[in-house]
This record gives sequence, C-alpha cells and structure tokens, in this order.
Amino acid sequence: MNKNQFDVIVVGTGPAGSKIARSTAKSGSRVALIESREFGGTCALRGCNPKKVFVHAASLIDQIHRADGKLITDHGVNIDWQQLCAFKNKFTEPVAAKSERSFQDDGIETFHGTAKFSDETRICVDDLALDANRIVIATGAKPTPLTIPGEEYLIHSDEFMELDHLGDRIVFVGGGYISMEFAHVVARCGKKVTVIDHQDHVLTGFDTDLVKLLQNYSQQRGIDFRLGHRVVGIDGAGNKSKKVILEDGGLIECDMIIHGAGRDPSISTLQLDVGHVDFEDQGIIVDQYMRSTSNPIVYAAGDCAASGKPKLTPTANEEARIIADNLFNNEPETLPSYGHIPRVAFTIPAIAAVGMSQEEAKESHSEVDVRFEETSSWNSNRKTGETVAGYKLIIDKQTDLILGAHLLGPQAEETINIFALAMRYNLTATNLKATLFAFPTHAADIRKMV
Ligand SMILES: Cc1cc2nc3c(=O)[nH]c(=O)nc-3n(C[C@H](O)[C@H](O)[C@H](O)COP(=O)(O)OP(=O)(O)OC[C@H]3O[C@@H](n4cnc5c(N)ncnc54)[C@H](O)[C@@H]3O)c2cc1C
Ligand SMILES: NC(=O)c1ccc[n+]([C@@H]2O[C@H](COP(=O)([O-])OP(=O)(O)OC[C@H]3O[C@@H](n4cnc5c(N)ncnc54)[C@H](O)[C@@H]3O)[C@@H](O)[C@H]2O)c1
Repeated sequence: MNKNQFDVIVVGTGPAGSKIARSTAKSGSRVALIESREFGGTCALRGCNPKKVFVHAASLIDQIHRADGKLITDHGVNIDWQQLCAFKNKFTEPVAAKSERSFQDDGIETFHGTAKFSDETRICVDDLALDANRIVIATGAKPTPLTIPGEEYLIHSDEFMELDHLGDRIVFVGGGYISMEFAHVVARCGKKVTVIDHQDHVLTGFDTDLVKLLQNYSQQRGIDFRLGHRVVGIDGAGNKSKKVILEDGGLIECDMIIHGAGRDPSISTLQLDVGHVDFEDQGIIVDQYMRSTSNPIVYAAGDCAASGKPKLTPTANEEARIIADNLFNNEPETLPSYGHIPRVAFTIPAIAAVGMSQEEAKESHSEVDVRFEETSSWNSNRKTGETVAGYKLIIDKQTDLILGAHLLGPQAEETINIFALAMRYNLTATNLKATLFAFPTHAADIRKMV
C-alpha cells in the first residue's frame, strides 16, 4: 500500500476525532490523525476540564463566604490567580504529548498542521498529500467574529485561561455559557464584572424563571448586567483603560473585555468546496449517520457538524460512536441514540436542564403539569448557606413521563443526570417518587419535586 494511502483520515483531536481514530484503529484500519494545534482538543486543553479548575476555586471561595459566621470564621481567603493558573496547567500541560503518544501506541499515524481538501478523497497537510477511503472532519468550533472596530482587543476563552493577571474591571460580551461561567469566577476574585447581551436575558436555552433567579443572585454577587445592548465597537487605543461601545452610544470603561458571544464551526480553512462537502452556518451538512450529504466518503462529528444538537462534549462523543460503528457499512446499522442531552452552565451555583422547556412541552403536548418552586429554604440548600435554588419540572399528565427537568442550586450539575437517566429509560414521575435515594443528599430532594 502507498504510504500516504489510508483507510481513514481523521481531522481534529478533540473528543470526536480522538474517539473515531481510536475505534477505527482498534478494528484494524490504517488511520491518519491530523491536528493543527496541540493534540487533545478544546475540551481537555481549553474548555470543559481546565474551566472546571477555575470554577472549583471560585466555588471554594463562595462556600467560605457563605459559611462565614455560621459554620466557620473567615479570616480572609482569596484566589491567587497565578497559583491557580499554575495548578490548572498541571492538568493541561501533559495532555498534548501524552495523547499523541497514546494515539501512536494504538497504531495511529499522527500529523501536525492545518488540513484542507485538495480533491474529494485527498487531504493536504502543508505540502503532504494524504488519500483515504473515508475522511472524518472533527475540527470543532472557534469564537464567532464580531466584525466590529477594535475586535482585536477582545480576549478569547483560550487566552482568558492563560492570563497572568486579571484587570480590576472586566466586561464580558455575550451572556451565554462562557461569559456566565467566567463572570462567576472573576466575581469571586473580587473584580468588578459587567455582562452585556443584546438579548433581554442571559443563558438562552435554560429555564427563564430559574435564569431570573440566577441573574438576581449574580447581581448580589457583584455581576452587573447590561441587557438589550449590542456591542458595536471597542476603543482600546492609547492608555490601559478600554471602552466598550454600545449601539445606543453608551460606553463602558474597563480593563479587560472577554469574548463570550458564541462559537462558529471551525471549517473555514478546510477548503470544503474543493472536497465537494456542503456546509451552512451551523457546520458541515450531514445525515443522521453524520455522513456528508454531498460527498459520501466524508463524515463530520462534534462542534463542526450541523447535526442540530447542542454543541457539547457528550454530543461529540455520541456522534463519534455513530461514525465509528457505521464508517465502512454501506447500510448503516448503528442508529444515533442521543437520549436527552443534559446541559449545565457551571455558574456558582450551577444551572442545569434536560429535555423540553415549558414552552416546547406546551406546544407538543395537550396536558402538561408544570411545577416550579424556589427552594432555597429547603433544608438541603439552607445547610450549605446557599440563598438561591429552584427547580422546574414538566410532566406529561397523560403518561406521567418527565418531559423536562430544570434545576438551579447546589449540585444541580450532578442531580440533573438522574433526570437524564429517568427520561432516557421512560421512568415516570411516580417511579422516581418510589425510589429511595440516600439521605441527606440533593438527589433525595427529587422525591419532593415529583
Ligand atoms: C471555554 C469552554 C468551555 C466549555 N465547557 C464545556 C463543558 O463544561 N461541558 C461540555 O459538554 N462542553 C463544553 N465546551 C464545549 C466542548 O469543549 C466542545 O463541545 C467539544 O470540545 C467539541 O469537541 P470536538 O471534538 O467537536 O472539537 P474540539 O474539541 O474543538 O477539537 C477540534 C480540534 O480540531 C483541530 N482543528 C481545527 N481545524 C483543523 C484543521 N483544519 N486541521 C487540523 N486540525 C484542526 C483543533 O485545533 C481542535 O484541537 C466548552 C467549550 C469552551 C470553549
Ligand atoms: N458548560 C458548558 O457546557 C459550556 C461552557 C462553555 C461553552 N460551551 C459551548 O461553547 C459555546 C459557545 O459559548 P458562548 O458562551 O460563547 O456562546 P453562547 O451561544 O452560549 O452565548 C452567546 C451569547 O452572546 C450574545 N451575543 C452575541 N453577539 C453579541 C453582541 N455583539 N453583543 C452582545 N451580545 C452578543 C448572544 O445573545 C448569546 O446570549 C456554547 O454554545 C456551548 O456549546 C459549553
């Protein structure tokens, strides 16, 4: 076999690309794996995992402040940003070398560089041309360009986690996952924080009643919101201080401006048109088996694929499984099985959701029972000193099945998984009520909710 001819070329080493490369190599295929940055992808190096280190530090500070004068006496604790970054680096720094070595141990041939199509079955990495029977694109996402004057002053999430110091006044553009998570972190570092969003709410996709509770609480924790405002420019010239320019002419003076205004599929460098691979704003157009609708040897998974699913790591993992199982089957056998993908924004406390919103459930079901309650007075929450918590459950009255579960409060990020499991396996609200959960735990509160 020609040394540049492969069974499979995989582009990208995040959760999607890694899983596909490993599974196909284990089943005997000759696999090439290409990465333009460090091996390991966003989740491990610049996303979920390192982010959680910062959130953990901030939630420790939060716990101490909440417990002060009740459980403990706080003689002053604070986050040392440089020390925290150094600790985070202990997790991220070994990833690139370790993951590349382990791919090679699995018999995968690794390549460094930016991949692009040079025809329908060929990928080029710089001057090297690689051919394959199957090509899998798993190139992830990158921050959405705002195309505003002064855009170069924006700090992206990757850079945020590498900063050697924080400014005193920090503005976040956008009020989605990235901004809300990092805003909660830097607020616990004692910084003055402003979140701007052009919508009239933050955290689209989470329950609006719980988001309101979280937003009020965030304000008490020092986060200022400027909603219904579009950022149209940044004046960063001259001295240290910068100005964020709003559409109505308003100005917000600050020291740092963080981009949290969405991410786009990272496909612009791939020359997809040369490979006859169709795409749209949400990414590469695929069928339910993640196969390109225009070039049948090409597949796409994860954040770069227009699958219509939330762009999260569990989605990337499931799409990788679908591809790995079906890659060489002309008649695909493995059906996608996303279940209900839980979503969590790791604010402090976290907000979580699985399944339908109240509006979606009312549109698609004739009789729904919506239970919404603020639960900060519940013992489980009060014991932690937390002053914000709540849930919303949406239950189909005809079948007793849970259509949607929405949580805010301590350990919401864990408890939501029980609802995901119940919904996936069609457990009813009555089934959950009949289940004995360990006590005292936040999961035990589920019996009070259903
Ligand atoms: C700050 C942040 C926090 C997040 N937190 C969470 C979380 O808590 N939970 C969660 O579920 N999700 C989270 N996400 C989203 C999650 O990281 C992504 O959904 C997931 O990484 C997608 O995996 P992927 O394999 O599709 O792409 P990625 O992990 O992005 O990997 C794609 C890889 O492809 C490479 N690449 C791109 N173009 C090319 C090219 N032309 N040639 C070669 N290589 C290329 C990239 O360098 C990258 O390494 C977070 C994202 C960010 C940015
Ligand atoms: N915990 C998690 O699972 C997690 C954490 C971080 C990121 N992510 C993933 O990364 C993606 C990107 O995160 P994100 O927070 O950047 O995007 P997002 O889509 O969650 O939120 C972007 C926000 O920016 C606002 N916006 C856009 N342009 C604006 C402008 N010019 N002025 C003011 N507001 C503007 C939008 O209205 C929206 O509310 C997420 O959608 C998610 O897929 C997930």
